[in-house]
Amino acid sequence: MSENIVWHETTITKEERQEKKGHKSSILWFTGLSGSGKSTLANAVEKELHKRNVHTYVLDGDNVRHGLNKGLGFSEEDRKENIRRIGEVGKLFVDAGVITLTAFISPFRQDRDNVRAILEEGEFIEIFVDAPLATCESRDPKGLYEKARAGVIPNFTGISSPYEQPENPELTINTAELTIEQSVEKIVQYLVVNGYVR
Ligand SMILES: Nc1ncnc2c1ncn2[C@@H]1O[C@H](COP(=O)(O)OS(=O)(=O)O)[C@@H](OP(=O)(O)O)[C@H]1O
Ligand SMILES: Nc1ncnc2c1ncn2[C@@H]1O[C@H](COP(=O)(O)OP(=O)(O)O)[C@@H](O)[C@H]1O
Repeated sequence: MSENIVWHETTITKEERQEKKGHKSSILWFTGLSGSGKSTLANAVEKELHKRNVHTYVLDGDNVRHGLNKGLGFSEEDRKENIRRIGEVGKLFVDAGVITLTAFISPFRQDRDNVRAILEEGEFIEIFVDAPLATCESRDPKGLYEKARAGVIPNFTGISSPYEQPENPELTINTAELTIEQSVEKIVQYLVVNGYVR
């Protein structure tokens, strides 16, 4: 089937879109345990970038699973498909010139590396939101760890399903040590120093 589908080049290029917006586009890929702070940081960084007139969009685990990825569960296979689709959607946003922030546990290294591989050099910024399991569990913002410990939720990341830490992330943010403000500052600085935004 797919051999009958031909790729069309767009008239307006990604570079022209970036030029017009005045900044580069990329994915800030937050990865980490549930409760590590992915959503909190993605939204706080977006707020800061928005203030600086950067075009941004947050793709969040819980929200995407209500729509685009409705029907996918938490088996290894479903998580893989979840991340593959987010990667493809993220790539479209990057083509549109947007700095995209994604907040998914994305526990498997290979799945994250697959997303990196479909993007161009420098477009995938992996941010390891590193907080010890004990910290995440004590935060338990949605009460899910309690349920997972009680055996009510199977395959729960960190408890009964693995989390593979990034080996060479562009950034590591330890949210047990840094405040939200310090974390945002570190991420925005990375974008400024590396020429993504002014
Ligand atoms: N079994 C299991 N394991 C982990 N997480 C679970 C599970 N069941 C439900 N939840 C809730 O779903 C959110 C994680 O979805 P993601 O799409 O980020 O997961 S994954 O990347 O496909 O692994 C996760 O959200 P965050 O807490 O924001 O990470 C949980 O609220
Ligand atoms: N330094 C920090 N960075 C991020 N979140 C923090 C920090 N300290 C405490 N928190 C709290 O931890 C919780 C993290 O939840 P959330 O952002 O939903 O995590 P995740 O998206 O990784 O599941 C929030 O209630 C947040 O207020």
